[in-house]
Amino acid sequence: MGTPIVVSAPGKVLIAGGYLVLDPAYSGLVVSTSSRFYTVIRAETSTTSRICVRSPQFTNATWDYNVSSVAAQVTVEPSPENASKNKFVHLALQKTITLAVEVKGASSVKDILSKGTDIAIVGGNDFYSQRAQLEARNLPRTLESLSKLTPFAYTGVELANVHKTGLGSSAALITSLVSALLVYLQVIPESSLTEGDNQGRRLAHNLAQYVHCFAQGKVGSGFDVAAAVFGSHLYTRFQASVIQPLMDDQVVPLFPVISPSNSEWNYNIGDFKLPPLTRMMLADVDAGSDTPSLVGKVLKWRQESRDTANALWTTLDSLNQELAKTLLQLSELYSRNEKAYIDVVTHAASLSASEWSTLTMSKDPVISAFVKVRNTTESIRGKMREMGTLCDVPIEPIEQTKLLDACVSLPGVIGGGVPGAGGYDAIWLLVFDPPGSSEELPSERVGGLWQSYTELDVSPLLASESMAKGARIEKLADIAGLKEAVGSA
Ligand SMILES: Nc1ncnc2c1ncn2[C@@H]1O[C@H](COP(=O)(O)OP(=O)(O)O)[C@@H](O)[C@H]1O
Ligand SMILES: C[C@@](O)(CCOP(=O)(O)OP(=O)(O)O)CC(=O)O
Repeated sequence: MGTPIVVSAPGKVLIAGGYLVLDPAYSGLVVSTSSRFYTVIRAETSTTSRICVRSPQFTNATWDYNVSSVAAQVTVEPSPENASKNKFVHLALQKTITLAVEVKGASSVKDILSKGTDIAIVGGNDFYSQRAQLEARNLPRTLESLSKLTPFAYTGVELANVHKTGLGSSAALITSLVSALLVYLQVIPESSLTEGDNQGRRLAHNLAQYVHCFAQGKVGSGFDVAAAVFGSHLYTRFQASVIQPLMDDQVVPLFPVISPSNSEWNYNIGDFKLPPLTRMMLADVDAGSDTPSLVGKVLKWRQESRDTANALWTTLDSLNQELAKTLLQLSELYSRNEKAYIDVVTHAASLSASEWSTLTMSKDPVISAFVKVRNTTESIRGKMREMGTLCDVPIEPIEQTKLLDACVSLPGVIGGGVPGAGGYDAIWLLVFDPPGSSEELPSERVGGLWQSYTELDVSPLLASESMAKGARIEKLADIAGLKEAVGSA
């Protein structure tokens, strides 16, 4: 058996721009997470072109597919013996193979698939709640305990019953699977996923967006797939009409629509990353909310109260843009004068935001920029709460307001908010992460607060920002626990 193709894709956190990002007139700030989905593809040595897809973290999660062809039409059919269905996986296989046949020709694709294919898919523990695993091992809900869990741990349940944490498992799964298949079927070279923005990566993006929309039965904003493909960025959505011709499953060629040269793909991936020596922290607050129903109510309010909504969205958008600009500016200030930047971070890390002005360097551009990040995140929270009240939707419900207020008043916490659509789902924070500090780190202070917090059931996630830009080729042996998790074919 040859070397497997391994492709990973990160999860996402929409730190600003929830709801607005659904409209191409506005943008969203999306951070990709160090927690990733991995797809491992290996050729088998059988005599049939069967494709076996396995998700070893779940029970009853092996899906066999038979590949058949009539002339240039290749069809992927789930085996009747499968214990469960997986629409997302099935569509990813069918659409990617169809596209590969269009681009490379049926004989090339049939040849690659002729001896059978084994595909294993796993997601980092952060994608699924680890509350039960921690309880079973009598471990407190801390980052330290999470780091002790087996990577890609077995969840003990069927996929349909797993408790998701909101990092965008289906988008990361589809992106890693579609991208790995495109490489395996030689539609794009491996370099597409080792280098930054390029045509191969864009092809993977367009196809993953289409498959994800098709599997979900609706065209969302797509920020989650864009983060899985490109990493952290400032996202402006594509117009839904680009994939409309393919949404009703009419048999039309995919490539003319999916191709990166189709100018109707008008999404924009703007530069964005979190500043050096800061750390994003995430916690799941376990109450959960139904994003589509929140979205429905907010959009209905926008229809009915056009003027109020447009005024609010214009203000929110300028705050979101300000936040993106200031965070980026901090990276620039770091590269211009590393020492001055490190000094600010080291000092401010032990002070609450109200004390930052007492720093001798308070007029410093770095401290001013952090003050602006703080004020802007607080204003965004205020406007999101206002929108929630106007639409009667719990975007930042009072319980989360209390939790966030307690977090952002801790020394070393820069700001935070509710990610994405909000609701009783999760919170994000940005904290200082000073180098070589002997004092308690801001992340440890936050961890302590979360552990002792009683009004909400707060459970931390291990993820921080992914520094690697989006989907990428991996080596099986380089990822701790991956070889063991995917087992042998
Ligand atoms: N680890 C996995 N292995 C295989 N399929 C998965 C896995 N995780 C998610 N999926 C697929 O994604 C679907 C979940 O989609 P959805 O509930 O929309 O998730 P999300 O809220 O993460 O977008 C599942 O029904 C399944 O088809
Ligand atoms: C409202 C939104 O703009 C953002 C929702 O972001 P979430 O991160 O809350 O999404 P889920 O993954 O569905 O939980 C809808 C969208 O952009 O599609």
